[in-house]
Amino acid sequence: MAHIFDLAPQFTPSNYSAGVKSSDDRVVYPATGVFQGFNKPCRLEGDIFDLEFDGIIPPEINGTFYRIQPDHRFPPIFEDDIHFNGDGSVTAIRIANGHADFRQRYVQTDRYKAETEARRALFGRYRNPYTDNETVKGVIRTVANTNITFWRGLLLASKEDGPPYIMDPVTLETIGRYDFEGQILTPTFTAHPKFDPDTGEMLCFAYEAGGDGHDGSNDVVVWTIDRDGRKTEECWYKAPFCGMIHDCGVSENYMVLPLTPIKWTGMDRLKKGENHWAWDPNEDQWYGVVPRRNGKPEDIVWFRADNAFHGHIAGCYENEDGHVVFDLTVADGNVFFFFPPVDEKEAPLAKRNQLKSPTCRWIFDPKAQTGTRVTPAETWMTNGEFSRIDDRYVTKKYNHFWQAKVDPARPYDFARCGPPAGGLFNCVGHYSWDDRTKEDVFFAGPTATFQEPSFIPKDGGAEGEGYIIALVNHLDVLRNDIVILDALDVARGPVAAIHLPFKLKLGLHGNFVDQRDIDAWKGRRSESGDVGPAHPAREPLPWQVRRRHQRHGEEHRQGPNGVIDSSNGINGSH
Ligand SMILES: C=Cc1ccc(O)c(OC)c1
Ligand SMILES: [Fe+2]
Repeated sequence: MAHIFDLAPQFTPSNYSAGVKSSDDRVVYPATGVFQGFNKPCRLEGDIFDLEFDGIIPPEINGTFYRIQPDHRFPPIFEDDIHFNGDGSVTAIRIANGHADFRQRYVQTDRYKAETEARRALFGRYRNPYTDNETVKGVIRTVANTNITFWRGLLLASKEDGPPYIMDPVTLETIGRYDFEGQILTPTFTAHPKFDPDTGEMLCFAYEAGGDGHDGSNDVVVWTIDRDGRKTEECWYKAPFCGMIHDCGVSENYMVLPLTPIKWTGMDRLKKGENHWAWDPNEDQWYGVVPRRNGKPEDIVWFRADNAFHGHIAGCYENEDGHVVFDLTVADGNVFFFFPPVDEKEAPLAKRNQLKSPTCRWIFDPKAQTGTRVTPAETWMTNGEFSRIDDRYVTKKYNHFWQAKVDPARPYDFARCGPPAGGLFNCVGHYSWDDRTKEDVFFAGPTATFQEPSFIPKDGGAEGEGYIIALVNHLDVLRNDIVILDALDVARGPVAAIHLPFKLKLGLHGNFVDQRDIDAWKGRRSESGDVGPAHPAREPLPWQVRRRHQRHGEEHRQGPNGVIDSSNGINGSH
């Protein structure tokens, strides 16, 4: 006899009709791959003291591993919603004295608060405000779900489509939206700020930065914030088109911005409720090189190369010739299959799981003519993504990097796992530029994949000495482990496997933070500390103010009984 819960779905219609949520009577997620199996929402907030583990957690590790995942709090308005549109949820694994504790909390964005109040989704498609409910027009729509970095005693939860939010590193309480004490007021902000280990500066940028964050601005802005939190550099540049600039590289004197040929589709398409982005298979990949200090708008040097898709940056530094070495994975097709070309016929979807993703080394002469065509100096078939290095070597010549690696030659238990959620990252690979023949790879087995590896440095150790920490997805039993590997000998397998009693979600990025830094900043940020508590943004963003003024103008023209929001949008539900 089937269980009553197995039968129940037959008696209730889907909550979606014609792809749009038509009822809030039940809480049911779409029956699509984005929300099923290993991708099922987790939605958990909570704490576990003293997690179960096997092996030995190295007793010298004393810090917190933070990572973030998209995790839709409510069934989405649109049945075909994408993973990247899920609410940011932060996991903290506190490690000390050979033990580990778990904590997880949502980032309480403006969007989170509005939707909590309504007990349902109010925001529609990824980066398309025309698909939102009328009640939240003008509300900041970011879900802050892509990276979680530690900056001056605060966690910055960030996503490139909006401003960052700050969280308490111990409690994971959201303090609020952060505008760097009034210094950064753009509608967007990168999820990949970089930290100069010598100067303590944060190097950061925003793209689609000139308007309200969805209107196709070609403006790119690059900032430096010094170790005391003061904005010391800001320069605005123009991109050749409005496209995605997800990650960046920083050397001692330059920043490199990879512009991927994923393009803004135009206001008409947005107003029709279509995607913000479309892959353009006929567009080049571009690299903008800008000076870190005293930049002028005309200083940007653009390099271009044949169409391809940028992954994440490993390292970036200047060589003896003063040229910028820039290493990242570059895939040979559209990794974001959910942003297909405007004209579908231009690129068949077929390649999705056959993309190659080598590590490419580019060498840019920052004095070259803008528009110079380039090819990689090296192409290394590592076939991975989520490159990470020993972050003490950011801006410097480095040797080691790590990636989640796809090895299709290894066995995969399709019968038990189905299609691998998030990609077949079945290995973690450790690579050294000094010896490219060596393979230091750990295979997770036929039923498991890795999330992004993060590096834990050994105190006073040489480059690469320390540990790699990463989530393992057990696709067969829908559960996660957190493994710790010897960074310079990953092939040996985990020295410890920390067991979570449930499944999280596929996350994006994570970072390990030394507890001494967390503790020191806790003192500095206390009421009596030399820095004091952080202030969330006090004022609405300029685009929100402009929007209000425009609306008031309309009201005047229309008279007191005029329609306040001349709806040109698709109102998702109701
Ligand atoms: C991995 C890249 C990436 C790029 C843009 C995003 O909004 C994102 O959200 C999780 C992820
Ligand atoms: Fe990223």
